[in-house]
Amino acid sequence: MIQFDNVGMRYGMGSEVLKDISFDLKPGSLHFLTGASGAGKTSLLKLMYLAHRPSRGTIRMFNEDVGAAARKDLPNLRRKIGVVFQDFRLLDHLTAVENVAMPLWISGGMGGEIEEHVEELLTWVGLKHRMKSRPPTLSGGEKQRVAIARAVIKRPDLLLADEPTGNVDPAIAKRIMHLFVELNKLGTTTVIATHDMGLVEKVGADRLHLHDGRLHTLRPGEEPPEAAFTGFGDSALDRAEYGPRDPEAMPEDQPAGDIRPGEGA
Ligand SMILES: Nc1ncnc2c1ncn2[C@@H]1O[C@H](COP(=O)(O)OP(=O)(O)OP(=O)(O)O)[C@@H](O)[C@H]1O
Repeated sequence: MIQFDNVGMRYGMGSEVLKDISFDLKPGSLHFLTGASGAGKTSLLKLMYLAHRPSRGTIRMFNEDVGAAARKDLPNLRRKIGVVFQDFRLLDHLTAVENVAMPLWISGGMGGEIEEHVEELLTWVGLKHRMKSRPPTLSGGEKQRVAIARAVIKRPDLLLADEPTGNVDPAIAKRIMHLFVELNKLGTTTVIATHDMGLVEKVGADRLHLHDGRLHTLRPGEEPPEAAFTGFGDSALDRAEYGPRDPEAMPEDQPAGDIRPGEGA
């Protein structure tokens, strides 16, 4: 479904923010995308949404070399993708219902059936009372839920979500995750960028983990390479801070009283 082969990405003339990225996501898989702030999660999602071109390497999606796709072909490819960006990208002059119905209207749907379907989804994400509200009057968490409903309404082939539970309370976060997992079970390939490690552990899916612009694929429970703690190394700094690890190694002329805790306090 998505194959990256030695992909690099840069903004303008800057240095690469993503380097040598290679992976192959199977159709119908669910992956979390993790990494520290600034590690490149949003940038990777932008490549997958075809909103940014790679500076090198090959990207194949939906059996096409999309990295080289003509600009005129991009809207058609993007229609297969549901996306939740951190800035939501809602249309301010439309109500919540109209924003969510938009992908269905674009693909030719109309009538009361759409409205019923949209209302059911907005009720599920806890927005029954905000159906007719426009984005400027909604809170951040409410806008996020409208964006999520819009992303999933058409059961896309691919769902990309950037911090989809970042602005909502735990009960709503659980509902949103339930929605994503159910959609994934119906066949939608799903990539969710998140800092919420509780969520990652609970769902137990594989991770695409970014560190310094490079990608590591992790199985559930596997720690990323940068998590290995090396702080108790035998460096001069450690010895100064904690004292020697082996008491026998203590220099004979060092008075023991200097390092014994509690005495004389
Ligand atoms: N439009 C841009 N122009 C130039 N540099 C950018 C742009 N957007 C992001 N960057 C840089 O690219 C790097 C990766 O940013 P990105 O937003 O992809 O990280 P992230 O992992 O999504 O971070 P966060 O968890 O904070 O959302 C960062 O160093 C960032 O400063």
